[in-house]
Amino acid sequence: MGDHRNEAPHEAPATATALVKAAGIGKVFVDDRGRAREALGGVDLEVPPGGFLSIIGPSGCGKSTLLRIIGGLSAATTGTLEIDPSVRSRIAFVFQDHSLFPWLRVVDNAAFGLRMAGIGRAERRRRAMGWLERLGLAGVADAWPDELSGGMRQRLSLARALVTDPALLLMDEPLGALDPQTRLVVQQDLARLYEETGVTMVLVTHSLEEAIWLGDRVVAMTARPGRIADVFDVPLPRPRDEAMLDTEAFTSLRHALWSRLETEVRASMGAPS
Ligand SMILES: Nc1ncnc2c1ncn2[C@@H]1O[C@H](COP(=O)(O)OP(=O)(O)OP(=O)(O)O)[C@@H](O)[C@H]1O
Repeated sequence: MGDHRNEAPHEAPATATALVKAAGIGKVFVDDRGRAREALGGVDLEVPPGGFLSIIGPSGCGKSTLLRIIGGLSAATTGTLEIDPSVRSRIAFVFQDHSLFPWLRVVDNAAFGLRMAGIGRAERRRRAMGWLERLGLAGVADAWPDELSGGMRQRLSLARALVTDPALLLMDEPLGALDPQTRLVVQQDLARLYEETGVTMVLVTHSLEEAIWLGDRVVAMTARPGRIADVFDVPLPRPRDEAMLDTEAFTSLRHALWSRLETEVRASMGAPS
């Protein structure tokens, strides 16, 4: 199967305050035998500057596809995508599988984006070390990625993305492969990084708790073909802390979100894959 790019959407600079404005974004994949699969069925979404947007939805509803389209890694089949010109060249990604380079030491993995930008070796190392220190990885700067735990590798992925000074950080299930305790710790790291840097972040996750606890706003998607089912504002103050998981505000939002999602999850389980 491959991208169906015949009707690439009109791409124009965003005129309003949103960093990204997606209107009616549709995506159809066509396989080798010409069979079409509609992944996205018309997504309308705005990413406000400085916000933390969580995206949640049933498996296979098109979350990753949407994130890839926003980040310019894939073209939409239909719809309009407006991206603020100041953001276009400053988008960074973090994926679940780390995508680290096993042949580069930790510090050189962290500095990779700077090397691509043509920044000199000493300056690369200085900036990369700054982020490694913030993420508690300075002590393993000269280790190889294979020598790190899963949590450390995912922190390194965050460092590698943030060292490039992105305006928009797109994350696709970045914590999905971590054990529950490590996941909690890296969630805290991520909340702190967001609160300290103010970088606009978009997170795709399967975890309701993670979506709420990290986000300012949670977007719930329908079963495939994905559309926006509902948008929930998160009424928790910042900085976020663990105790908020036990608050009435958190549990009632979790309940409302699951009430909306359950139908979609059931629909996706009943649909052919
Ligand atoms: N490159 C591709 N070629 C063909 N079909 C694809 C491709 N990428 C995704 N799809 C299909 O599009 C649909 C949406 O996939 P996508 O990975 O975006 O969903 P998702 O919500 O991120 O899934 P999950 O929650 O399981 O990670 C799925 O049916 C998937 O099989």
